[in-house]
Amino acid sequence: MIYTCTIAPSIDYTVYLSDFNSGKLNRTNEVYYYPGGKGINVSRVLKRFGVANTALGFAGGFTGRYIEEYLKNEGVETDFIETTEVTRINVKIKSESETELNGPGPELTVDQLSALTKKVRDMNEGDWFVLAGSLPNAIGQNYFLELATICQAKNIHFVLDTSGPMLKSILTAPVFLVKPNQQELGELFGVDITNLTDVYHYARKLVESGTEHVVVSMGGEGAMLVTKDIALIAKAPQGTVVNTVGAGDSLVSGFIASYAASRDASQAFRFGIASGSATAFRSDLCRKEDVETLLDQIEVHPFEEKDVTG
Ligand SMILES: Nc1ncnc2c1ncn2[C@@H]1O[C@H](COP(=O)(O)OP(=O)(O)OP(=O)(O)O)[C@@H](O)[C@H]1O
Ligand SMILES: O=P(O)(O)OC[C@@]1(O)O[C@H](CO)[C@@H](O)[C@@H]1O
Repeated sequence: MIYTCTIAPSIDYTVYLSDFNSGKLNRTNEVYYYPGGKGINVSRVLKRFGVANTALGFAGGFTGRYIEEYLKNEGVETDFIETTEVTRINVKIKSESETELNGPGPELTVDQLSALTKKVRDMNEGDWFVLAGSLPNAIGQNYFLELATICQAKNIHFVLDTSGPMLKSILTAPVFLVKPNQQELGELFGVDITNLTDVYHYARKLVESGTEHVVVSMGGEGAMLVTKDIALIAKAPQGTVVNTVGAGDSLVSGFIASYAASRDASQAFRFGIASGSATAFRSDLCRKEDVETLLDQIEVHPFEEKDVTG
């Protein structure tokens, strides 16, 4: 079974307007209320690929209920731990550029955190645990390290898609897949990454410290996959970008869905990129048919440093 976990879900209140003026009254006529948060996006896309999964995390209040109901209607199983706090609403403004206002995550009690630990302990060998989205610093890195350690002991595929100091600390544990974007990879090492040689160099460092698969996403430029045996690069397909929110999460879903079926990292990488781009080219998250249409356009090549250093 695949479990996703979103510590801080959201309703993504997504609005489109042709001209956004900060500091002025802006009226919108195209609005959407998507259930959001990175793990939840991974769950929704997996379901669209026909892959059963359960969304874990913390949710509460009217927004929490909305998210749960929406997911159930889409056929995504949920097993959220209830919070007394109302789950956040994140505002996504789509105009000439994309502006996002993300609220803070919930404050969680020791009992609530223990309830999540128990769910991870109850997972079976070979299961997947996808921890995605922001991880409040207040929880403390030891908690997430403990979850990672349980996954290691039980041979659960641990997938991590987060950013900030917490990413750094959890990466001291063995991780099956980590998907930083180029900027997050730079932040992890306190450097500014501006070229492919550096992307490769720092992804390689993560592999050397124990991560099995490192996928560095680079928005419209595509992505790079580095493992101990291979380094691959692929450009993103061409298309009209509508909404990139959830593109990275869709890449993660595509990689997992394909890898779980084929055990082939190269194939999974290609399917992941097609999934990320298919989401970027539509308002909500991608559908399987969108991804299949883009697959032919994606060429995966071995990455060699000499390709960019001359
Ligand atoms: N402008 C774009 N054109 C085509 N494909 C895109 C574009 N932006 C993103 N993608 C696709 O989605 C993948 C992930 O994108 P990105 O690097 O923006 O992830 P991210 O920063 O984690 O996104 P998010 O946090 O919004 O989910 C890319 O590797 C690419 O395949
Ligand atoms: O505040 P976080 O947890 O870092 O990110 C949350 C979020 O921006 O990420 C998803 C897209 O990846 C959205 O659905 C959601 O609003």
